[in-house]
Amino acid sequence: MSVHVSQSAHKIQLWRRLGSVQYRDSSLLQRQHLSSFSSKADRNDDLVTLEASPDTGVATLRMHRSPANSLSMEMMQSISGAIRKAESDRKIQSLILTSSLPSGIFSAGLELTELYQPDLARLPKFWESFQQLYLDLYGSRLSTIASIGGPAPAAGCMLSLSCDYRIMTDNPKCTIGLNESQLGIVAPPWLAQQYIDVIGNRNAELALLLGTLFTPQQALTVGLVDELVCSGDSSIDEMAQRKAAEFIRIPPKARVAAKELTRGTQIAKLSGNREEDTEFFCSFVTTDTVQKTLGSYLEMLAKRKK
Ligand SMILES: CCCC/C=C\CC(=O)SCCNC(=O)CCNC(=O)[C@H](O)C(C)(C)COP(=O)(O)OP(=O)(O)OC[C@H]1O[C@@H](n2cnc3c(N)ncnc32)[C@H](O)[C@@H]1OP(=O)(O)O
Repeated sequence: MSVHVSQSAHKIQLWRRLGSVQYRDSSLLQRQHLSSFSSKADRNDDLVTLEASPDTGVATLRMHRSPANSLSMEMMQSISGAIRKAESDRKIQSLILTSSLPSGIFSAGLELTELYQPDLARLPKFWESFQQLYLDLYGSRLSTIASIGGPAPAAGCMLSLSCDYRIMTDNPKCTIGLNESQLGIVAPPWLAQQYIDVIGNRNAELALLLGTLFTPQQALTVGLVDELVCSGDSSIDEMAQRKAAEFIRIPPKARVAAKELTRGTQIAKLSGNREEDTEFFCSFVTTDTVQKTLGSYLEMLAKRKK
């Protein structure tokens, strides 16, 4: 136990050091303003749809926060709420997580306007919603399948890593991975650990350093996704349904206990460390250095579009 605590403290120290160049220099926040990226706080609840089928035992959670399913605080709370709703129905044993955006984007990760020039009163709540989403999805009693029909960078990748099985469309334009370092930020220890658990230490080490976004074929090779769907094959939804049915054939208690074996320690670790994790995130993301890099990244995204 003491080993865990000291390892986690060390990780947080590294994380903190990255952001400690100029702690909370608000002058930058005033200096830089990207008018095209105004705050995107959501006002309604129509961000996800949950469709439960008691006959099959499968529920489908569709994300549709236009334009890119980026994760605002409300979006994360909506996804968490839908997971809990599906779990409360004892007839439901499996959940398919997918996007219903016309672009096919699975999720563009955290909503960047929540991180850039953030509302300081909202920031801790935003991060707690992210932690909660991880705990709800990664620790769900349901078998969970990510049906990834489009790009899934950063926290979009976290959504899929938190599922039990990942199916992705084999389109080289659709990439997946933890690209945080390219934005001048770093994944929190619990997210990095998911990556390590799924693709192995060396693959994760390189990919985290470089902020690699894997093509579907590369993702399959490193084990980041379990299966690819080629155009012309049966649809990704059908494959997800088939996989869900396979999980459902396993007695639920055994399935849940098996999941606990591989995920229990990490879930307990974050559950016991949420305040500290939030504190570090807030101090890290508001540093001058991080804000500057995020500003440049947003500019690059806007230019790329033009
Ligand atoms: C500090 C520790 C935190 C660590 C944990 C997680 C970090 C994160 O998750 S940070 C988010 C990282 N995300 C990205 O780097 C993705 C950025 N986006 C893209 O690369 C592309 O948009 C994407 C490949 C997802 C889709 O490409 P396209 O299909 O070409 O679409 P567009 O680029 O035109 O985007 C459409 C639309 O969406 C807006 N957008 C995209 N991503 C985000 C985002 N993460 N937050 C907010 N908004 C985003 C983009 O600006 C476009 O908007 P409009 O101009 O209004 O159409």
